[in-house]
Amino acid sequence: MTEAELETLRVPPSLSAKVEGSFAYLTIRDRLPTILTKAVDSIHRNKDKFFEQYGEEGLRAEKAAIGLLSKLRNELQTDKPVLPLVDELEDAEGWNLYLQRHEALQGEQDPVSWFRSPWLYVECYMYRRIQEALWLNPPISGFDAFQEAKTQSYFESQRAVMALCTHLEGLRKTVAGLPEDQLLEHFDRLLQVSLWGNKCDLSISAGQDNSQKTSPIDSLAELRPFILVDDTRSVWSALVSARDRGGPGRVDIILDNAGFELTTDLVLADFLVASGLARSVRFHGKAMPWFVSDVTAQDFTWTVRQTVASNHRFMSASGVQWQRYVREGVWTYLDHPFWTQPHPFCDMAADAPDLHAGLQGAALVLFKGDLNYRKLTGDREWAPTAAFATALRGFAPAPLCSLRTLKANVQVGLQPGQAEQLGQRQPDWMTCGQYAVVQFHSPPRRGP
Ligand SMILES: O=P(O)(O)OC[C@@]1(O)O[C@H](CO)[C@@H](O)[C@@H]1O
Ligand SMILES: [Mn+2]
Repeated sequence: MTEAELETLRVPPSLSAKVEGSFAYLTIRDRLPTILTKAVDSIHRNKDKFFEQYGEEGLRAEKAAIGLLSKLRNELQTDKPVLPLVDELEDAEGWNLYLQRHEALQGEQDPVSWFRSPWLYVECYMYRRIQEALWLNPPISGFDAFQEAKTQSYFESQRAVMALCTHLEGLRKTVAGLPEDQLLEHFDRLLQVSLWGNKCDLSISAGQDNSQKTSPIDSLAELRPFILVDDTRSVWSALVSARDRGGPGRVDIILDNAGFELTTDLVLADFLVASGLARSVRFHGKAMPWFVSDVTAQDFTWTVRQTVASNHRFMSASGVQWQRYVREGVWTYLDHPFWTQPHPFCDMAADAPDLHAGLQGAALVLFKGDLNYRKLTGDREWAPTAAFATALRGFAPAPLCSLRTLKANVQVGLQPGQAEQLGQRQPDWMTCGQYAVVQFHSPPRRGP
């Protein structure tokens, strides 16, 4: 039996649109074409700007990029074979090798295509093809077709951002002298705020407004019953044991969405440093526009600057502190290409050894959001009671925690009967975005 055949015996199949009516099927059939159409609309809306900036060349580029995205949408809707990338971005070769890997796995008779190959792969591939369409058409190569949606989502969430920054500024004054039990309470609260910030995601809403309208602190009590796995105490212990062993450790936050969710992550990171639970924070964003609302370097910088420039005194004070953290190197922003590739995270040690080695230096790695959870678990049809450690398939560079609202039908680590009970209460519990997990895993101890 070949390794590939053995492999399929060991792990459940990948989620895919092969299953008509499945969430993957409905996403690829309905949501992805809508997202592509909105990307085309965004490019078209900027046609005059391109003309002002680049003259006729800008018009040509706009027309050509839209042509490529329309072709992509047709390929997707008619289940055409996945095509090799033709741009010269540095990761193109890796993507094309991944395509060959899947072609070998599926065999001649079953071409790699949108509705017959792993959902995780083809959905990531779509966003990489959007990047190709723009890259092939300088001078608009750097245009982010999702920028307007992300900034609108930020502006729609201003009341919640003000409430959060007001809470943080009040906390900043007292956090140094807090007893441990009160520190834990504040940690628990801000971890949940970051968790629920993940509801604000423009991919699940296919670009519809999904911003945070109410104060995030006030709604925590009513949301707590919707947390299906709550390993907050284990997350706390990982930080406190590092601090008490040899001083506060470094926390890596693998970011998800811009807008309100990013602000909740910045507030959490500020609290971790100000409270002495972390000595530094590394933020990992995306190297290209991704899943509509994911954070790019431009989004990160823009969000900090917007916070500084606010005429709300506590927002501005928070933004100034965040700029200071970045200037002093306490906070660092990174965007390794691996995060915008299709790999499940169990491939990281082999496919991105530099990134994997870097994460090993963290006291804690926080993975935000649903796509990261799908990559942590390989986006496979695991039984809901499968252990999180099993689904990780050896991925454990450091103590890690997923902070995720459920928006795809993959979930592990539940108690026996819990999934059945949820299904009776709410058949779409895995994809409606109302439930969440704080799911922790620590690498097995190395050596004696
Ligand atoms: O990672 P996020 O922002 O929490 O969610 C990403 C997402 O909205 O996009 C995909 C569906 O299109 C799913 O992975 C998930 O529903
Ligand atoms: Mn996202």
